[in-house]
Amino acid sequence: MPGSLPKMTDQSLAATLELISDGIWDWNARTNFVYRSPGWYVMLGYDVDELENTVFTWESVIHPDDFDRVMQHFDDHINDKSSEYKVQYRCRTKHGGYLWIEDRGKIVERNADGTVARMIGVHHDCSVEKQQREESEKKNLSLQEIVNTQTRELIEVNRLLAQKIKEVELLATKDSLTSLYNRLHFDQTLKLECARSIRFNEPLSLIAIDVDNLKPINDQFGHAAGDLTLVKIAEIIDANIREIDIPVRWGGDEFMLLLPNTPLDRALVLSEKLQGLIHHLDIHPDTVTSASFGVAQLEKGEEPNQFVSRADCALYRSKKARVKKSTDFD
Ligand SMILES: Nc1nc2c(ncn2[C@@H]2O[C@H](COP(=O)(O)OP(=O)(O)OP(=O)(O)O)[C@@H](O)[C@H]2O)c(=O)[nH]1
Repeated sequence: MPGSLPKMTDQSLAATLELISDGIWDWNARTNFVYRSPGWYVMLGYDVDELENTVFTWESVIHPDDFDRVMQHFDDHINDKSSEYKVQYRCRTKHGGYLWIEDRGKIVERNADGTVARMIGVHHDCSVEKQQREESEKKNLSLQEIVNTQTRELIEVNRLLAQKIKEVELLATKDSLTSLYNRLHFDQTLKLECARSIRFNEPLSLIAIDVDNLKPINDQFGHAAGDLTLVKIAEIIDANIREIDIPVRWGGDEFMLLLPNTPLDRALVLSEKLQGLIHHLDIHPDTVTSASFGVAQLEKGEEPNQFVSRADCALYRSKKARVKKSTDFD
């Protein structure tokens, strides 16, 4: 049998130790003799019992970079700071390489003064487990990197998408010629503003505006001249309203102006003002630019479409009577 077993071990224990592939060590601190099982030597590639049975043998096989850490764990245990000595480190093999082992030990006997009398432990070859753990960590890390990269890309795509949506939404709500809101936006906003007016008991007024004689302008000066008339009128409307007002190109040569928190009399004042400004536009030679206006205030219990049709009817009436007056209201 290799080495000399401490006297308390019997024959069967010695045989068992020979069979175990892990390396068992048994340190007698009184004599400084260290028994090492055959497995201990085989694990590191040494011939059984090849090395001295001293603590120095152990110290000499520990990787220099792991040495302090191992000793810290060992000291903690023998000084009663930890209940168990357990540490992984690299041990030098006979052929010069290093093997990762897990070393676990326990004090089994103390002297009367509390110092260690005997400690036994096990060296377990953990190189395969460690490698597998490291590979899986590496895999997780690279997976994490992939996830991070894709997340970054996704955030950028979302940002561009949100920007595009904003642009499309803007295009969808604006009239391309005049840059006023379009009919789609008007239909959506009208419902909201009607509900708001009822909820907060605020007056809501609507001005319907129709350009007079656009057809003759088109015919005489060309379509671009007609466009210019529409643009100039839109500019006048836009320049003379509040932030909360909603100017709309309703279609063709007709505009709508939705005025939240505005009673009929104030809407009429505004329509007269716009009318005067449009009248003073000097766009085409020998041509007076003008528009007809119809004004209405939302009534109690009125549906949005009824509200619009009242403003439109007022506009129709003023159009018909425009020689006499060009604003009507309902
Ligand atoms: N240049 C131009 N003309 C337009 C546009 N949209 C509609 N029109 C023209 O506006 C005219 C509207 O015709 P009408 O409803 O008879 O209007 P009008 O000639 O202004 O006559 P009244 O409204 O009765 O004064 C048509 O000739 C349309 O072609 C546009 O975007 N640009």
